[in-house]
Amino acid sequence: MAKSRFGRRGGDDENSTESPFAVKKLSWSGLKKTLQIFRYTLPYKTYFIVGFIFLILSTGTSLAFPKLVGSIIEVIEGKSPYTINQITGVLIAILVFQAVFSFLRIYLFSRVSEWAMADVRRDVYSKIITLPIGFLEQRRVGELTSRITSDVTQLQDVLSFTIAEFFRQIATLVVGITLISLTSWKLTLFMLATFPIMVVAAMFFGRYIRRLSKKAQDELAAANVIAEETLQSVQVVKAFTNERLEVQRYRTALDRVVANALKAATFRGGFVSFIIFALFGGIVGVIWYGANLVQSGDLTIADLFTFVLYTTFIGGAMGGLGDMYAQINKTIGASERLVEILGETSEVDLNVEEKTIATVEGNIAYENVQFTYPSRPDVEVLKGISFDVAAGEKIALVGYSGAGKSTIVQLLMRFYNPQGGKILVDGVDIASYPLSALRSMMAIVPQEVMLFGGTIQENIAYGRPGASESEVREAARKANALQFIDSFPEGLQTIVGERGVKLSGGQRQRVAIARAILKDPKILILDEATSSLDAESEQLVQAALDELMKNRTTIVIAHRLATIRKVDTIYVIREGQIVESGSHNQLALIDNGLYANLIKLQFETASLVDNG
Ligand SMILES: Nc1ncnc2c1ncn2[C@@H]1O[C@H](COP(=O)(O)OP(=O)(O)OP(=O)(O)O)[C@@H](O)[C@H]1O
Repeated sequence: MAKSRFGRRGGDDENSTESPFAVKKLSWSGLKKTLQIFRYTLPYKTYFIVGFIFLILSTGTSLAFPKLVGSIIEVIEGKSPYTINQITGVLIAILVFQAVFSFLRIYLFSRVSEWAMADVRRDVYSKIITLPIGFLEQRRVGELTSRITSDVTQLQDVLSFTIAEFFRQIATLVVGITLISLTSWKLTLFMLATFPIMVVAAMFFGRYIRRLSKKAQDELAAANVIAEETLQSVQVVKAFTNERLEVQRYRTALDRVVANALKAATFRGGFVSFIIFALFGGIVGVIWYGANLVQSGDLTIADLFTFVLYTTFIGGAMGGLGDMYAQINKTIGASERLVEILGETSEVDLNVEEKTIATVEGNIAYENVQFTYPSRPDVEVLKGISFDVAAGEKIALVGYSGAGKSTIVQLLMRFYNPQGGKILVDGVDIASYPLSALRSMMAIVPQEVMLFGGTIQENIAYGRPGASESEVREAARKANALQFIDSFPEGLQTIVGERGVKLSGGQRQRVAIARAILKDPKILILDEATSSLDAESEQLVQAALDELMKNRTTIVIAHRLATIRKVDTIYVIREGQIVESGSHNQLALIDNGLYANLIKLQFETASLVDNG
């Protein structure tokens, strides 16, 4: 899996390094995918068509420019029926029209691209967020967000800018060459024989330089990662007094950036001199040959003027088309990645009204459940787990770290599907419930509580969006959270997270408990925090949990054995199997039992801490 991911990420570069045959093949299927994405513009086609008409008009007006400048020279030469003022008047009128047309074209194209790309972003985001966890786990978060950000931006550039430029350049080429060949076919042939060679050479040179600058950018990105990571974990860096080491690491990365950037700069300098030499050289050639034609009476001065102006237009258009090739390749890459994501199968359909199950009792049964994580196919994590929990009963899963406790509950929420056996809720295989209905029966209080940047109220209401303030308050009260919330000047409206108040571990847990209370689920999953709280918070959290567990089927993933004495049954998990089960008193008495050992271990640790 990882291999295909890297293959895809390398997609940008492979066009330039693989054989020409591969480029063609890739582009064809890619082109189809690009068209698929461009269907998003269809709802806005009227704006697009009107914008396109303005594009034609503005291109037409700019192409009339050299012709009119030529006409002014004709007046000077005394070969024109018009006056200088008349022609200048027309020139100014054309400039005004050109300005208005360009404005409308840019505005209309932007409207289409903004709307269409917002639609693409919305669909890609909806798709990503509804994909199964198994899929998301195999990709980096950064990779997924760059689909929504940079890939869509690439398409947006094409829609609002590249299409217009492409048309303008093609029109300039066709109209420009037609007009100059009408003026002087000899000079046109001379120009076409020399000029394009220069332009094409410049184009290739340009591409090579772009590749070099991309390398410099990648190196810079790598250096940024060092800065970002170390600043995020600045406490670790300081605690280990590794500031010097990190500065050194950053400096080495920066050295690489500079080396690459300078290499690119050397070529860029060479490129600019080359461009000046080649393009202007081409124009000098045209002027030289044209001047000879004027001298021999084959061409008028006005026509030579018009000719040279059109030649610069044509040169610009040719150069621009080279750039366009790179743009189109990038767009194809971006579209392919987007179409690929859009083609994945969501686990929930946001367009279908959610069905909730009217009456849930909360009986749970695991029948010989076997499971292997898709990302680690060689390790069987659960090897035939079977147990029953009657509605309202409380059970605890205990065992060493990595035994498979969290995996057992993740399967209940159907974050993954088991490879063997089944899990039943109220006697029905969970695979046959609509996914959102199944998950809406449950609430989880996780080990590491993640709060969203927003108010405390919003964070609690996440359990039941739309809950009123008094309901949120009541849930906070039951979760023993109201006291600390009210101690903040802004109460429930206090902002938490990066730009607000940082809550302590125990406070965050109580917010999560309030969230679960608000959701009012039949089935509750408590993934106990591994880090222990101080005695007072511990008591507050435990009391809140006791309140929450009332009348709900509860599965506790227990790390601290002291808290689970009250549960009905304890299941001891070792290497994906249940090795012991029973009440605390029964299990504690088993000679050399795993549970008895765990208790001994915790007891020893606790007394060590006490004595220390
Ligand atoms: N998303 C995943 N992908 C691949 N392997 C995983 C994944 N999550 C867990 N594992 C592996 O599955 C095994 C069981 O993990 P699990 O998290 O269920 O253990 P646990 O008993 O809950 O541990 P802890 O008490 O430390 O939370 C471990 O070996 C772990 O490395």
